[in-house]
Amino acid sequence: MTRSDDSRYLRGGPVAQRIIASVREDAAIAAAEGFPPKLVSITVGDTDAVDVYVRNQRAKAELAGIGFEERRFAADTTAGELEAAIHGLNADPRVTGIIIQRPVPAHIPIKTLQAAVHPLKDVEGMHPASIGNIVYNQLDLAPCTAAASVELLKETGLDLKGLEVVVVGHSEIVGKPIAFLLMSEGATVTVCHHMTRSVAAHARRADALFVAVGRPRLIKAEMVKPGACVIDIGINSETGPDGESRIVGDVDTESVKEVASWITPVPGGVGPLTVAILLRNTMVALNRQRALYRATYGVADKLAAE
Ligand SMILES: NC(=O)C1=CN([C@@H]2O[C@H](COP(=O)(O)OP(=O)(O)OC[C@H]3O[C@@H](n4cnc5c(N)ncnc54)[C@H](OP(=O)(O)O)[C@@H]3O)[C@@H](O)[C@H]2O)C=CC1
Ligand SMILES: Nc1nc(=O)c2c([nH]1)NC[C@@H]1CN(c3ccc(C(=O)N[C@@H](CCC(=O)O)C(=O)O)cc3)C=[N+]21
Repeated sequence: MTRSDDSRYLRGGPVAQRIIASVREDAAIAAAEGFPPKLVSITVGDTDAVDVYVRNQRAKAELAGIGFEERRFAADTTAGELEAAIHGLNADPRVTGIIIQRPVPAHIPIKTLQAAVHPLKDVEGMHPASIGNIVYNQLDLAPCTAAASVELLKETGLDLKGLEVVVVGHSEIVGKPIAFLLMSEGATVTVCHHMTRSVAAHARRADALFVAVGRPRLIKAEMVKPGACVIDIGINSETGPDGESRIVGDVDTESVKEVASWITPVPGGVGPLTVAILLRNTMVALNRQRALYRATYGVADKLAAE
């Protein structure tokens, strides 16, 4: 092995810091101009992975100078009550962005909630109109985890054009948008899921392997092509040998890092960058809202100036 362990790790932290520093500057300017950005998170019920995410959203939003409010709802809240809350946030000019944490309890139709968020406040890009933009190669506001995963692949310097990429997991929020983003960049993309006959046979062909399933150690060294880049998106809570709860991904990092040229650690890989991109998306949303405001009222401003 010519490369040290450390250079194999593709860390999200440094990229996240760069993004947050730039968001912080933009947020300060917008606030001074009378448009302070504010993000509202909606959680229904309790999930470990959501708790980690929301905790980090709050911390990083504060660092970036973006207001953050968490609205927590009990697991037995009705879909109607949640839709009403979302409509209230859509109508509130102080709210820039709304994120609905997944999963929600089974009795709530998640797609209805995602479609209730006004597209201009859809900081996660999960409204049907927003997710459709990705198919049209309009990529400036993509689902945060998918965007973070692709951005980490770009950090390797590999040329995405013609790259053989395999995505394991095809959820609406992670696997599918990753596949579309990569197609837009010219990669050749194979998507695997629970009906795929041999995930291993596909995975072994990949120059870049993305894994978003939610199963600790699903991907082992023998499923990875030597020299590949492995992006581990899984966030799973388990109890370690010391009895403490810890976060692990979907990849058996210890064995895979001996085979792969790059691997994202968990924690410290995709997660921190996901949070940073959510904040960047909040600024994209704010700028779109301001553009609409100018288009609507700008003429009056011009008349007043004449
Ligand atoms: N780091 C981050 O920012 C984020 C991390 N996550 C984490 O990523 C993981 C996946 O999340 P998410 O996409 O929301 O999860 P979902 O449960 O929605 O999707 C899991 C996907 O994995 C597929 N799958 C299940 N079993 C297998 C298998 N044995 N082989 C191949 N594919 C399989 C499923 O296929 P099928 O539908 O056909 O059953 C499905 O497409 C979780 O650990 C989650 O916590 C999620 C979001 C953000
Ligand atoms: N609508 C929606 N969008 C999501 O993107 C979404 C979601 N729902 N539900 C939950 C999952 C999970 N998720 C995480 C994102 C970042 C970290 C994160 O910041 N992790 C850090 C910190 C770990 C720690 O603090 O221990 C890390 O991996 O290093 C974790 C988990 C987003 N998800």
